This record gives sequence, C-alpha cells and structure tokens, in this order.
Amino acid sequence: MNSVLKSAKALTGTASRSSLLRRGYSSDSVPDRKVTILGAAGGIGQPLSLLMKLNPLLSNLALYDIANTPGVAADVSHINTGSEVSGYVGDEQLGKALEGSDIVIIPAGVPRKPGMTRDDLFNINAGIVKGLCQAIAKYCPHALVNMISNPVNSTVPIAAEVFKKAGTYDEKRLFGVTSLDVVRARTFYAGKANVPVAGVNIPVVGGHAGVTILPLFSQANPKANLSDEEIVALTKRTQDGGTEVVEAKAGKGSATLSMAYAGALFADACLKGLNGVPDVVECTFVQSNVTELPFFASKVRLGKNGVEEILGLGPLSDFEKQGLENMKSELKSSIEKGITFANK
Ligand SMILES: NC(=O)C1=CN([C@@H]2O[C@H](COP(=O)(O)OP(=O)(O)OC[C@H]3O[C@@H](n4cnc5c(N)ncnc54)[C@H](O)[C@@H]3O)[C@@H](O)[C@H]2O)C=CC1
Ligand SMILES: O=C([O-])CC(=O)C(=O)O
Repeated sequence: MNSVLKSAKALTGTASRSSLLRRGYSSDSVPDRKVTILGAAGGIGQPLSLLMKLNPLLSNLALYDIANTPGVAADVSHINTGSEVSGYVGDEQLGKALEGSDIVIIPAGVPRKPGMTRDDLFNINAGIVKGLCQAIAKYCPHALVNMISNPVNSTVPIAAEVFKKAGTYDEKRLFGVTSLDVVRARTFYAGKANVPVAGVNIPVVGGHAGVTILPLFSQANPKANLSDEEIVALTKRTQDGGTEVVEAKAGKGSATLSMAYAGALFADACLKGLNGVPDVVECTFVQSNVTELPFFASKVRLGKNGVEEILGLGPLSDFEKQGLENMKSELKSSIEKGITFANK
C-alpha cells in the first residue's frame, strides 16, 4: 500500500491506538503525542481538527484560537477515538495549549480574496505568525512546527528568525506545508493521464506561491505519455490551484477542506517520522542547500528529530530547469521580506 493510502486509512480512523498495538507496534512505537493547532476555529482549523482527532498516532489534541475554540473543542471531543481534546482561547491560554506539544500546526491568519496574491496577506499574517512563534519558543521549543499560514515563502523565514532570536532555532524542526501542491499535482495528473490517482506520486519543489510552485511531472509515477502542451497546462493548473479555489469561493476564502486533508497528511508523516517509522518522505519547504536559496521545498526524509535528510531534485526536464530559474528571484525576495520583517 503506498504511503498516501496508508495515511488515508489512518485518517479515516480505521486504526485505533489499541489496534496499532495489536498489529505489532510495541507500546514504545506509539508513544503519547500532543499536537497543537493554532487557528483551530478557522476554515482550515476546524476540518484539520476533525482529521487529527481521527489519527491514532496522537494522544492529546490541543485546539487554540483567539475566539470560538471552546465550541470546536467540545464538538470534536465527542468523537469516539482515543485522543483527548482540549480547547484554549485567547492569549492567556496560549501557553497551556503549547506546553508539551510534539507538533504545532499553524493555520492562523487571513485567507485571500479574489484578485489578491498570497503576498498581499503578508501585512496581517506576518505579525500573527511572529507572535505565535515567540510563544512556541517559550512554551514548546522542541516541537516540530508545520507552517500553513500564507505567504509560506515568507512566514517560514519569519519563524526561523524568531526562533534564532530566542535561541531555540533547529532547522530540522521547521516546515512550510506544501503538501496541498502535491495533492493537486497528483489529482490533476491522474485525471489527464487517466490512471488511478491512488498510485500517483509527483514531487513538487520550490515554494508555495505562483511560479515558485514547480511540479516535476518528468518524475511522475506512473509514467504517462503526455504531450509538452499537456505538461505545460498541468504545471500552470498546479501553480494556480489556490487561485482556482479562491475564485470559485468568490470572496468566501481559499482552500480549506483540501488544505485540511493535506495538512493532516503532512502531520501524520511527521508523527510517523517522530515515532521512528522508516522511509517517510514528503515534499516540504525547509532550510535547504539544494539550491543557492536559504529555504526551498523538495523531498525530505522525516525522522525522529524532524528533517532526517533533504533529498536532491533529481533529473529535471528542460522545461523544469527553466521553471527553476524563473522562480528564483521571486522566492529570494519573499524569503528576504520575511527575514527583514522578523528583525525589525
Ligand atoms: N499552505 C497552504 O497550502 C495553504 C495555506 N492557507 C493559508 O492558511 C491561513 C488560514 O486560512 P483559513 O483557515 O481559510 O482562514 P480563516 O480566516 O478561516 O481562519 C483563520 C483562523 O485564524 C485565527 N487567528 C487569527 N489570528 C490568530 C492568532 N493570533 N492566534 C490564533 N489564531 C488566530 C482566526 O481567528 C481564524 O479562526 C491563510 O493564511 C491561508 O492563506 C490556505 C490554504 C492552503
Ligand atoms: O491560494 C491560497 O491563497 C491558499 C493556498 O495557499 C492554496 O490554496 O494553495
């Protein structure tokens, strides 16, 4: 079974913690794990909370937002899976939400409306992310941080700078969540290639905005005989996937359900890595030397300490080589914008 299918099975709650133990995991391999979601009452936060409640690898789910978390937590807590759910609201409860956390997932911040770029969210979301990361540095400095809030190309560098200032930065523990780009690339490719989507895998590298999103269809598995025009169109659709949803929602926000799914898959991969499951590989935006840029998304092997190994890009087609060059100036300036903001 491929990792997506396995994860999907875990996400549907078909495995309980006790059934994992019965299936041969020792109790050591399913240790207690606390996951905190910051922004848990939002469009992404609510379905993400639901999906994490279905994951048998966690024992404690802490839901934090500036408003409305008690209701979300009460609702999710009635689901008869093993983890305990607690809700926290407002600044004064943020520390308790974070204390003891193994993974902090951050979908806090405003989403796009039609006509906006992800960078247009910077002015509001940069400050939100900075404040939340200061609290992470104080209350759970060793947690893995899964950054969903946009613009990811800048919010991840902001988080890194905040952690550096606090003396807690560990580049192995900070991730920009780009899994939705992979989820989209798989779906769009399977449709075009007419192959079952469950078996499809495609690396998506670079960043998480427009041309910085680079799906490597030349490395798609299974292979399909698509024309150059079809690859160009699939690439553009993957790059514009977020905008497609923003426009369809017509002012009511951006991707929430598919993002919750992608965020839950990535958190599940992080939990598996922490628990010592071998060969857990996901694309994610991390501190990197795969290119000359200080942060870059590529395939990463996840392990007990977070990033275990950053994998290279592999062979690129000429079209992908060009795409890589085309993204660099935008990605560089988004990273620098984040670093400058954090050090203001
Ligand atoms: N990385 C990715 O692939 C994707 C990222 N996103 C981004 O995720 C973010 C959230 O999107 P939605 O859930 O749709 O927005 P939303 O507005 O529905 O929810 C955001 C939540 O964050 C909360 N929030 C605001 N300030 C906070 C703070 N200081 N502490 C804790 N919570 C706070 C709000 O109260 C709200 O409940 C946006 O920035 C969006 O652009 C969205 C889709 C995909
Ligand atoms: O497009 C947006 O604003 C939200 C997002 O990051 C995505 O859906 O990929």
